[in-house]
Parts: sequence; structure tokens; C-alpha cells
Amino acid sequence: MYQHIRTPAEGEKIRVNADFSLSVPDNPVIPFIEGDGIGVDITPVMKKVVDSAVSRAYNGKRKISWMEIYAGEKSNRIYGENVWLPAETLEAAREYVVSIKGPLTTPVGGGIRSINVALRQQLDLYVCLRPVRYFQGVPSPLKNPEKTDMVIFRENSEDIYAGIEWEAQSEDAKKIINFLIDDMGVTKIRFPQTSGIGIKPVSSEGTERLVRKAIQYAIDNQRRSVTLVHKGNIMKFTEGAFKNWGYALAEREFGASLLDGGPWMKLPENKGGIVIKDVIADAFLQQILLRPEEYDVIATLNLNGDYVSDALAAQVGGIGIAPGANLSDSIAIFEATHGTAPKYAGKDQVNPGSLVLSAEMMLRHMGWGEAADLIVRAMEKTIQDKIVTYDFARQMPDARKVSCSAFGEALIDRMT
Ligand SMILES: NC(=O)C1=CN([C@@H]2O[C@H](COP(=O)(O)OP(=O)(O)OC[C@H]3O[C@@H](n4cnc5c(N)ncnc54)[C@H](OP(=O)(O)O)[C@@H]3O)[C@@H](O)[C@H]2O)C=CC1
Ligand SMILES: O=C(O)CCC(=O)C(=O)O
Ligand SMILES: [Mg+2]
Repeated sequence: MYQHIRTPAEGEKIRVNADFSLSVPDNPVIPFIEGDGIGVDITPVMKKVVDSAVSRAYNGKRKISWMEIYAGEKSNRIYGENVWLPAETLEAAREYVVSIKGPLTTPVGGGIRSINVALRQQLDLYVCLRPVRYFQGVPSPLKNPEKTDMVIFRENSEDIYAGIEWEAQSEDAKKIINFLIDDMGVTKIRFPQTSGIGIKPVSSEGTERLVRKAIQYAIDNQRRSVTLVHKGNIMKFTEGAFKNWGYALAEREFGASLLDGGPWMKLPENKGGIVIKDVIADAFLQQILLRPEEYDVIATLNLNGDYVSDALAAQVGGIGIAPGANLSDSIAIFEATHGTAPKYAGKDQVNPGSLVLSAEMMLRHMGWGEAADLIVRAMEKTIQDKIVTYDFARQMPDARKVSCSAFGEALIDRMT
């Protein structure tokens, strides 16, 4: 029994089988977090679009029973002050296996730590999967945006992103700095009296489970290459180790062998002959603009993956249309790449595309590909009909600018 979560009268749980495949009933209960800021705009649109797609694809034989669960500002209103991530929210995400969420606010420079990160850590959702593809007609700063077609596997549980840090001049920061100087012989902290300190854990287990998923995805989806993106020349034992562990895993578990003497590798032909390569993160960020066609599946660390996600999203039209998923071996929480865009909150203005396409990924994950296909086709048609929200409209002078909810209606009208 939950305290504030209302279990729908109808619907059953999705179950995880011993081999991690899913048993999805025709009427699954799907938990959702509305989200802060523009969550109130995009989440209802996403639900309506998904319900229409499911109803049209399966003629009423299948139906989602939505179950609201709480996090962020709304959970403060419901559970009381300073309850940002109730225990029963985590419990429901675990129990019901597949969920979807709107964005959640994280204050800058102080205050609470990210609830988004906490959700990923506490449920061990170690893969942040963010596909980046171009929809014909979307305005882009590139001449050939269709050449950008990548799938990002961002490590989601480690790195400097884990939030292990101490504020400058705090007792804890002093303790760590003294330990580093006195016990570890560190001489490189330029201003020890006034430095904040952050810690960057990167493990072989964390790297290997992420790179394994990326390579397996590349094999299963007939992709051409997997690129390990790192800054291993500077951060040798974290980002450099990520690269080394990634290549070693490709060799050990997938039978990769050196390509032209290395360091690049190639999988055997029976595993698609996929090339495993690496690139230093700064060079990668210029090459994705100049030669995006050279990159395909990307495996990278948490912070790099955060930066790379928004940069690649911009190449194909921006974060208004950038979907994502947080995955463990069993649990999945789908969410957009963007945040709460507070200045647009409650104005029915923003693009719901990212969350709708995150839901499209969710339907595919559930094996409901027909409903997912309807959403993709509707998105293609709506954009080709030049019906767009403000973000695209400002670069498409001849387009019809519509609200967030009207864009959702336009999608539903085009589900044929
Ligand atoms: N997973 C999550 O829940 C995430 C949460 N956040 C949090 O969100 C908050 C705000 O972060 P911020 O850095 O402003 O980043 P946001 O992604 O929220 O917004 C940045 C800009 O991106 C554009 N944008 C974002 N979403 C949409 C959309 N749906 N449609 C059209 N345009 C969109 C807007 O651009 P323009 O102004 O040009 O119109 C917006 O001002 C922070 O607290 C941050 O921590 C951030 C990222 C992810
Ligand atoms: O948790 C946050 O507030 C930001 C997260 C983020 O930017 C992301 O995961 O892409
Ligand atoms: Mg981000």
C-alpha cells in the first residue's frame, strides 16, 4: 500500500523474466512523474499522444493505465516540505518496471542535489540512452543535418557527476585537502585555502557494463561503429582507463581484433564487423560538426555524455526534440534530454517532441512497435506539414506556429 500514490483500478504490472526480457500485459500500469517547470505542459500532451497511438494501433485491445508518482516540487506539495524523492516513488518505479518522467529542477551552486541523478543512482539505471536522428524539415544549423545519426550510451552512475564534492573552506574540504597534501604528497592544488573539491570515480565494472550494452546494441541494430569518447590524455586513470577497459572488453567478450595495428579494433564478421574506435572528447566535439557521418554508436562517461547529448541534439533541431531513456538490466525510466525550461513553465508553448519521442522509445522497449511507429510517422508528417512549436518556428518563417497542446493534437490527427 502506498501513502499518496493511487493505484489505478485497472491494469497489471509489467514483469521482468529471468533472462531480463519483459512480460507486458495488454493493460500495463505505467508510472509517470509529471516534472517541474514545463513538465506541466509536456507530460499531459505526451500521455494523450501515447493513448491515441496505442488505441489506434491495437483497436482498444491494448491500453495503458497511467499511475502518477511524485518527485521534485510536486512531491514537496504532496508529501510535505523537503521531500524531493519519496521512498514510494522509487518503490513504484522498481515494482512497475517501466516508467516515464518529466524534467526536475536542480538549483545551481547550492541547495539540493539533482533528483534526476538520485533516481538514476538509487535504481542503478546505469545506461543513459539518447538516440540522435534527423526528422526531415526540422531547422538545423548544419547544411546536411541528415548525416547526424548517432546513438549515445552515456554512463549514468559514476564520474564527477556522482555529486561527491565539498564546498570551498568547509571543514570537509579542508580535511580532504590536508589529506591530499600531507598524506598523498599532492603539490598541484594551486589555491588550497579556497578550493572546493570534487571526486571523479570511474570503475572497470561501471565502464564495462556500459560499453557492453553499447557494443551489443550496435550488433543488434546493424550499426557500423562504436566510438569511446574520453579525455584520457589528461585524466589518465579515469577517462583513459575508460578507453582501455572499453577496448579490452571488446576483445575479451566480443572477439575484437586490432585494426591496421590498432588501437582501433574490429569485431568478427559474424558480429557485424563493427569497428570499435576512440576519440578524445574535444576533437570529437569539432568532428561531429564537420564529419558527423563518421560516428554512429557513442559510448562515453557521464559528464561528457551530458555535454555531447545537448550538442548533438542541436545539430538535428535542438533539445525540444531529443528523447532518452535511463536503463538498468531490468528497470527503465524514460525522459527527455532537456530540463525544466522555467521561463516557459505553464505557458503551453514548448515543444513536447522530446518527451513524446521518449514515450515512443518506451513503447518500443515494451514491444509495442506498432504504436511507436505511429508516433514516428505522425512526427514526420506534422513537421513536413510545417506545423511546429515556437522553437522550430523561429527558424521556419513559413511554418504555422502552434502551442504545445496544439502540436500534440496535430500529431494525433496525423496518426494514420
Ligand atoms: N533530466 C532532467 O530532468 C534535466 C533537468 N535539468 C534542470 O532543468 C533546469 C533548467 O535547466 P536549463 O539549463 O535552463 O536547461 P533546459 O533544458 O531546461 O532549457 C534550456 C533551453 O532549452 C530550450 N528548451 C528546453 N526544453 C525545450 C522544449 N521542450 N521545447 C523547446 N525548447 C526547449 C529552451 O531554449 P530557448 O530559451 O532558446 O527557447 C530553454 O530555455 C535546471 O534546474 C536543470 O538542472 C536540466 C537538464 C535535464
Ligand atoms: O539533473 C539535472 O538537473 C541535470 C541533468 C542533465 O542535464 C542531464 O541528465 O542531461
Ligand atoms: Mg543535460
